[in-house]
Parts: sequence; C-alpha cells; structure tokens
Amino acid sequence: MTQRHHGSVIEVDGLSRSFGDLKAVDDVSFTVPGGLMTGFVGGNGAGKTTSMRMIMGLLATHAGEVRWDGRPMTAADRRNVGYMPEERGLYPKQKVLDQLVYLGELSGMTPGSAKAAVMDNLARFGLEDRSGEKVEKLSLGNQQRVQIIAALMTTPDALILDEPFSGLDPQAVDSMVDLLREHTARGIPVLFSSHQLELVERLCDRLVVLAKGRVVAAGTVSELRSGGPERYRLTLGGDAGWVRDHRGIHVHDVDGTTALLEFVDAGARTSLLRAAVDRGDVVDFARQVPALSEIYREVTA
Ligand SMILES: Nc1ncnc2c1ncn2[C@@H]1O[C@H](COP(=O)(O)OP(=O)(O)OP(=O)(O)O)[C@@H](O)[C@H]1O
Repeated sequence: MTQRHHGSVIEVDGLSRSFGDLKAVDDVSFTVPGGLMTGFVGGNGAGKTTSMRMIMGLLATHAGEVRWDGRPMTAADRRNVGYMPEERGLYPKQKVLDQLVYLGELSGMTPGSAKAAVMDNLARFGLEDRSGEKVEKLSLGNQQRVQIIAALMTTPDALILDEPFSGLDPQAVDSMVDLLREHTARGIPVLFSSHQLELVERLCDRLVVLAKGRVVAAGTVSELRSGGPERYRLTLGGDAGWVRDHRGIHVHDVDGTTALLEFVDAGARTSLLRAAVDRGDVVDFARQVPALSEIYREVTA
C-alpha cells in the first residue's frame, strides 16, 4: 500500500446537532490522530452515529467544525475517507463483485484495478467463491464483510466506521482487526464505534466515550484508568466483615474473605494491613486495575 498523508488528523471541534428539543450531539470535541485507532463508545442513542454523519458531511451541523489537518474538512477530503454507515447501503439485488467494482470505479479506480482489489479483499474474508452471488443471498455477517470491503478497498486517507464489528463471527473480527491495523500503520486516522468493550480495549490506542450527546471521557485506556480512584482488593484467611469498621478507608464491597476498598486517609493502608496481620492471614493484597467496562460504567453513570 502507498504511504500517503502520514500523520493526518481529524479534529472535531464543538460539534452540536439537535433534533427538535433533543440535543443529540452537544458541544462534542475530540481528535482522531493519524496512525492510531480511536474507539468511539457510548450507549444506544449517545450520539455516535449522528457525530459520524456530521464528520462525513451527510448531516448539517448546528454548531462546530470538523477539520482535516488543521483546516475545515472539504467534500474533496471526504471523498477519500472510507466510510461505513450504520445503515449498510448495499444493493440487495446486485452481485457482490459488480457492486464492489462499481464502488471502486466511483472513487476513481480503473475497472481492472477495482476488480483486482475486490478479489483480493474477498479472499481475505473468505468470500472469493461468493463474488457472483447477489448480496441478498449472503448471510448478514457476510453482507457485513462485503460492506467492510466497500469501505476499505480504495486505500482511503481516513476511516470512519459505524459499528464495523457488529454481526461478525470471531474469525471475521480477526480479519477486520488485521485490516484496520494495516490501515493505521499507513498513518491514517481511524475512528470506529462499537458496543463491544472487550474488543475496544484490545484494539484501541485511544477512546472517546459519549453519553447523552456529550464527551464524558477521552484518552488512552491507561489514562482513563489513572483518572479513577485507586482501588485495592484485600483477601484474608477469615471473614473480612470487620474491615467495614476500620477508619480511614472506604469499603466498596465485602464478599466473604475479600474486601474491595479505597484508602481515604494517609496512613490507612499501614493501619489496615497491620490490623489484618494481627487478626490472622493476609492471603492477597493488590491494586485492582479496573476493566474498561467498569470505567465505562462509571463515566456514563
Ligand atoms: N434523524 C433523526 N431525527 C430525530 N432524532 C434523531 C435522528 N437521528 C438521531 N436521532 C436521535 O438522536 C439521538 C442520538 O442518536 P445516534 O443514532 O447518534 O446514537 P448512537 O450513539 O449512534 O446510538 P446507537 O448505539 O443506538 O446506534 C437518539 O436519541 C436518536 O433517537
């Protein structure tokens, strides 16, 4: 693949959009740096699709701006962005190969190079035998694969993908992950929305969390982790209920011999551990690194 636009960046600055009284996207700002994979997460109706449509210029903004390399993003810039819309937009009655070659030609490929690129990509997703079939004959997951190929075929300058992993089996997820990594390795900005937090945690360099139309957290997974309180898990040889009465700590939960807690006062760690040792066995004591799903629950609560 060619090395183009290394280090390009998409900046979303103060983007807003209402539908009637509903502020679907409310003063949203974040950047999608080149060469990194940025995950866009948030519950149903948080505003992800609306934001992506505005980035793609498919929906008018009520405020704010989208910039490409520091200047307002133009229609010409957007033509070079691989976009996978939420509504998949394939023609059910058209054959897979014809449809993809047509899309390649629309974005300036010759019929020959479009066909070669399509066959290459179909093979990556195990669909080379299905090229002559109508899209509607494919399973939903395979239609999804065709949609991905449509967005990624033309060596795009950036990728904006709305739920690209939904409906994919684990094998197709892996193919998709490999493909996205190839594109970020070219230095292009990649933004994708997802509800699959384990996948986002595995895949993303950065993430942007949206709730009720606003950005509630943004950064690397470890930055988001360090923003929260430090939690510790203490496991004892016997019942841990007494920990609730210890001063200077905040106990989140006690489950049999294990307590999940935070230290509030200076010196509480030493006094707690001393008390624990005085009472018997300390089986385990460790800083608890929250899963992305826990951070997500906290920032969107
Ligand atoms: N064309 C529209 N007319 C009216 N309301 C809309 C329109 N498009 C979106 N909305 C509303 O805006 C809010 C944000 O929707 P959006 O589709 O952007 O959320 P989302 O984060 O993509 O959600 P999901 O994860 O469910 O796809 C929702 O309350 C939705 O109902």
